[in-house]
Amino acid sequence: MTAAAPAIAVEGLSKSFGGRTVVDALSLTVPAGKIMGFLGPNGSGKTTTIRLLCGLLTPDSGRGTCLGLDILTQSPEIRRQIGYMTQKFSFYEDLSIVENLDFVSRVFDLADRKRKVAATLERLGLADRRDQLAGQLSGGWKQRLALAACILHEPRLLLLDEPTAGVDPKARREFWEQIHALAADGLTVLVSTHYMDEAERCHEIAYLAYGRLLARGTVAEVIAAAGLTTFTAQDSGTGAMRIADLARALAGLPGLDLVAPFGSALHVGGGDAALLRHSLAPFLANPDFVWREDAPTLEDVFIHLMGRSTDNFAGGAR
Ligand SMILES: Nc1ncnc2c1ncn2[C@@H]1O[C@H](COP(=O)(O)OP(=O)(O)OP(=O)(O)O)[C@@H](O)[C@H]1O
Repeated sequence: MTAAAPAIAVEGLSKSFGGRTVVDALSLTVPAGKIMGFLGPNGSGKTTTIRLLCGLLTPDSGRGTCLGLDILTQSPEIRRQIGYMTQKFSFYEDLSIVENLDFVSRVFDLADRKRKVAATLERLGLADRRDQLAGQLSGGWKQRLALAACILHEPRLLLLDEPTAGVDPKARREFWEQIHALAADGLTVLVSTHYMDEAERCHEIAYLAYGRLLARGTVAEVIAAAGLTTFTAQDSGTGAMRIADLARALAGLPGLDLVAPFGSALHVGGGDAALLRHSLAPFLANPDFVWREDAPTLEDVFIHLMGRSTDNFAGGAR
């Protein structure tokens, strides 16, 4: 693989379980050395796609390469060069950090074990805690130990499936610093997440719904491509109508593709600016609310995409 070759390049990947299409003609390219965020609602096929990429599942159709290796015929070689952090990872709770990593290195029969374990402890800032029992670590340090176990064999690609689910914001931020440091060393990272702030930390994002790739690009590109016009309404505190009343009144009006409360404000938006403004006109003139036209956020775009994909797929037994 040359430096310019993508780490992942697949096209037309499909996978069904029991007649239900879970990954649907998915094509994706992940440039080498980049962090690609993988987003989408629960059950949209992110984990299944990750498993297809590393050869743990065989696609019903489609083809492609992972690290320049054929996903259909070279999955054992692919697995040797990737680190896969699954949603549920486990350790020996009564072994220390270093003992757990030593155990993993023996299972994988790694050459030069001692050096690799020491280097990984150092690389992830675990050296000072090497003798702490895994069972006594906080959620954030457990995730970091899981990441250490994934990079011990010096993979070129990391597939991280919701690595920070349930971890507090500070630990999540520190985890992302590690991910960026690994990417700066040349690793490619495909990471699934439900957190918007994490999506914004990625070089690029891919948004999946019902197994289909609906958006891809930098955060700015994905927001621009959605073509959303958005407004924010705040309660002016002077009238009888409240934000909750406004949300009820707006839901379902033509052109209102997005009606979402954010704290004390309401975000509304739509893909057809003229239709949106037409429907909003009587409410924009209502002194009960203070309105502001805003740039759409990534979350606005995802809510919009999710709503649109539900419409597109509604009624189809998929
Ligand atoms: N081995 C399997 N057999 C049958 N159905 C499966 C199997 N694996 C996944 N599915 C189904 O495929 C769909 C997609 O699941 P997948 O785990 O890929 O989604 P996801 O986007 O990773 O979701 P989440 O964000 O909740 O992790 C789900 O409806 C799931 O129940």
